[in-house]
Amino acid sequence: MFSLFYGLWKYLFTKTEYHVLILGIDKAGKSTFLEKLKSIYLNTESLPPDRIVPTVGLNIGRIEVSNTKLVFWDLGGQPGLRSIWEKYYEEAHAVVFVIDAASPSRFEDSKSSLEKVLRNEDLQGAPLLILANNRILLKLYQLMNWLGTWILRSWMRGFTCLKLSQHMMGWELKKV
Ligand SMILES: Nc1nc2c(ncn2[C@@H]2O[C@H](COP(=O)(O)OP(=O)(O)OP(=O)(O)O)[C@@H](O)[C@H]2O)c(=O)[nH]1
Ligand SMILES: [Mg+2]
Repeated sequence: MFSLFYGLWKYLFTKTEYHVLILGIDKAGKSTFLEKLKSIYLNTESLPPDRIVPTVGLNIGRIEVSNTKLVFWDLGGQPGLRSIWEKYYEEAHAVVFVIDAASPSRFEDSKSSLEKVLRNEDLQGAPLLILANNRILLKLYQLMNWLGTWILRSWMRGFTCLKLSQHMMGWELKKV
């Protein structure tokens, strides 16, 4: 009887957990994407883009959607770190592959590294999302930030443009 109730309890209340790998070459925007996801689903402040540093180890993000737990693994994309990716394939249920849509010169590198990912046996059948991140907005943000700082500095004697940058960042990151 106990095991019957225990089984029913587990069926009703245990949440299924899925592991999602976030892959892509360096500076594609993987960690920025994870930060944004966390801020949307956990209602937390995301790190400002200039505080997001290249990933060397692993960033983990956990979110819950309906009855499902999603664990995101964000790995470093620098050439010397890409060999670590495959250690996570066996336990991964899905892959998000991030591409920096504003850097055509790096498309070839992205393509060959995606092809390598797709060739791996351990990922056969896993759903894949290719996410085109638009870092061109970062350049606009930096320009506006610089312009804002310059105008405020000259007109308001050193008043920082914190408010302006926060506003720009919010606007821009919504487009990630
Ligand atoms: N504003 C803005 N900045 C971005 C965006 N995507 C990436 N960046 C910036 O680009 C830099 C690189 O982005 P990351 O998210 O660290 O890239 P990554 O793919 O995690 O890079 P690695 O960890 O080296 O593999 C960061 O410092 C961010 O400031 C974006 O959509 N908007
Ligand atoms: Mg990163």
